[in-house]
Amino acid sequence: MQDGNGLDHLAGERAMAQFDLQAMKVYLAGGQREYEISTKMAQLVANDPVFSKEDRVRLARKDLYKNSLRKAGHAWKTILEKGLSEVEGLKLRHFVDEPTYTDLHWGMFIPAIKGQGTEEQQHKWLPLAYKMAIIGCYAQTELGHGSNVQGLETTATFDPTTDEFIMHSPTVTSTKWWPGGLGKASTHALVYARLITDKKDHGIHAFIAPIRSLEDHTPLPNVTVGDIGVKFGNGGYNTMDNGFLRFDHVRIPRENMLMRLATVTKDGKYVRSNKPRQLGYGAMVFVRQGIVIDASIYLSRAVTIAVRYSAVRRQFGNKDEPGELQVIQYRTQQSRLFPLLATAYAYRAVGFWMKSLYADVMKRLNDNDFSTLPEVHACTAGLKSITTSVTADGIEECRKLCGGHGFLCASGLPELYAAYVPACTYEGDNTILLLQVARFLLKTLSQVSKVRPVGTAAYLGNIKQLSTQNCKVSQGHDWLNTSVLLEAFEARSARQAAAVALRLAKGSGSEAEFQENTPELVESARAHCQLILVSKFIEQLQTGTPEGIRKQLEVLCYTYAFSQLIDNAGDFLATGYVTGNQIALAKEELKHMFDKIRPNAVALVDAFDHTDDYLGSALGRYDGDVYTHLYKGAFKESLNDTVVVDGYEEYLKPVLTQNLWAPHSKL
Ligand SMILES: CC(C)(COP(=O)(O)OP(=O)(O)OC[C@H]1O[C@@H](n2cnc3c(N)ncnc32)[C@H](O)[C@@H]1OP(=O)(O)O)[C@@H](O)C(=O)NCCC(=O)NCCSC(=O)CCCC(=O)O
Ligand SMILES: Cc1cc2nc3c(=O)[nH]c(=O)nc-3n(C[C@H](O)[C@H](O)[C@H](O)COP(=O)(O)OP(=O)(O)OC[C@H]3O[C@@H](n4cnc5c(N)ncnc54)[C@H](O)[C@@H]3O)c2cc1C
Repeated sequence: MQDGNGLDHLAGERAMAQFDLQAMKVYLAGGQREYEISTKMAQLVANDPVFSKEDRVRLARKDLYKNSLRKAGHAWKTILEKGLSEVEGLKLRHFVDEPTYTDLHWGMFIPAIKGQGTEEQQHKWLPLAYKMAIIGCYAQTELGHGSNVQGLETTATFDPTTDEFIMHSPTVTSTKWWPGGLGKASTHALVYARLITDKKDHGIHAFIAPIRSLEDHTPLPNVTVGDIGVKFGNGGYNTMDNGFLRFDHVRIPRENMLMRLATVTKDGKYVRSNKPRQLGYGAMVFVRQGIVIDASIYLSRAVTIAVRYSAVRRQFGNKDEPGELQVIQYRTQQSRLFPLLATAYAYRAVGFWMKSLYADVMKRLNDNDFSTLPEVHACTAGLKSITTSVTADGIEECRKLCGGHGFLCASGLPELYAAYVPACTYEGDNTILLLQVARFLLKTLSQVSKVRPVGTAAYLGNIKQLSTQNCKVSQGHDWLNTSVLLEAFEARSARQAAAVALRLAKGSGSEAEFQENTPELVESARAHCQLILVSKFIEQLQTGTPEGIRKQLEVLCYTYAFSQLIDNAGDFLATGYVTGNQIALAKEELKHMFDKIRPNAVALVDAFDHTDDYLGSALGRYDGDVYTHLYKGAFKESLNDTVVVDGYEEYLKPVLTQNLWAPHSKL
């Protein structure tokens, strides 16, 4: 899927590759069919001038937003005209590569209706949503509360005399604030509000509220709605109309409450289904599972730019070799860059597994089996947290790895970071989510003698053994064994969880004690999630990876696991499972892995198959022709539209021509 212009400055790098590049591309795409769809959609977008990303970072907000509306509209038209399937449409929107209202419409509004609406409600709303006759957003967060969903203040009060709910925003802090697509585009909002019948508060439920006229898009009576303002960075998330919304006693029909989990009858009776109320949080589980693959994609973009540029960039030299060295030759560059490359591969593998985990829990839920829901919630919440934090930091690290040129928007990295970094906050603040994992671990440990832990928590069933046996590595190559590595991550996680659980068990069980221990709880949750990532990466490799790529994937897997071990050496050492010497041996093994990655590095990022259009980076170009394009790019800068800058006459010339000594001059 490459689109270099012929001259390949990286040809020498590519010639060194020792694996089957095409097989790796197919593996990373998730299969042959997915690969073909991706290739087709990426080219479709790259070849259509309406989707051009040129100038995005220079546009003022109004123009930027209008342009993103134009692209979203054109994407929809293209999907219809070409008769693209749902999967193709999703890919096409992915390559357009701009946060926009359709993300929330397809990604949250529709899944929430599917998860929480009755069949009748799905029949009513989904056809309208599928043909985009209505545009929906997901309006949960308010000015006063985001994490604390139970603290939301918007009310939906049932009026049996008219068979309607009265939607109301009683305080400033009850204003819906942040929902994407709400600000300017949506016609409907999926509103989370406190349900009140006969003066009784039944807690948070979901309602579909029409907010804009389907005739002329004006806000409906007593609805106040708009955009919340400019966000971090140029371009980035500013293509999205994150919005505010207030209701002043707005009436909606009773049928607009999503009633799969609870019903309000015509005479105002509240009836709960026997399904767990946590199913109301289902849309968040759905989105969080998808975030792991997204993290891999974003990280792989940054890593592609940094690896290609590091192979082109030369600084200094040594007496043993002629000329200057490619910066990718430096060990420090490798030790910052290659673990991120391995991480992008790890998240891809784990992302594939997350899809199967989600499919499994959905099947169970349909059969009224809710037993794995807590584990799936902990897993999706925890992996969302870890992968987004690491990816955001990883993009920034890649920017620094590109030196000064990384700071230019032409590198593509500042905008990538600005677009990605809110992922650490949306869909659940990353610390809040780790605390959810910690609560799950505590609960699992407290029941371990009675209930056998399942899935990703199964290792806690072995807590006794994991707490007593220590690591047996005595030479470097002992680490080159996936069982040895897995046991190390299991023992570290089990011991960290057990230590904090024991401390809490000795106390009074008060919330204050829990709060006091939250830093350790977060650390133990992180340890558990790192174990899941390492173990699922290993597991994915062991199930049918093609011969031509297995060796490279193993190298990446060891690189990932060793770098996690070393980055968290303090935790591993504190548990007493490993010694300082064993960590030192792992460090040496990691360097051997870097040597194995080095000749393959450019091909390993080529395998992500990002087009130049999608990367949008002069530094990460496929052909490596960095300097020509940085230089050409400067001439697109609006300050260079004229050779003499606008403002010269008013502001520069007077300074230059006053010809007077400044009063404070000592000369
Ligand atoms: C903090 C929590 C997790 C829970 O708070 P709490 O007061 O303890 O909650 P509770 O009602 O008493 O429930 C606790 C119970 O519910 C479970 N639970 C919590 N979340 C889930 C879930 N997703 N699936 C399944 N189960 C879930 C917990 O494990 C607890 O279970 P337990 O009582 O221990 O059996 C929750 O309220 C939450 O998820 N907060 C984060 C809010 C959030 O993620 N908002 C997202 C808004 S949409 C968005 O950002 C979209 C951006 C997309 C874009 O722009 O691309
Ligand atoms: C770009 C973007 C898009 C968004 N899109 C949507 C959307 O489409 N729909 C929607 O409904 N919402 C949306 N949101 C809102 C988002 O989901 C919330 O901002 C998020 O859930 C975090 O909640 P908060 O803002 O209340 O953070 P807070 O909970 O106020 O967090 C502030 C700080 O307090 C800490 N903290 C809070 N509680 C605790 C605790 N109990 N223990 C320890 N520390 C704590 C947090 O870790 C954090 O450091 C979006 C947000 C962003 C940035």
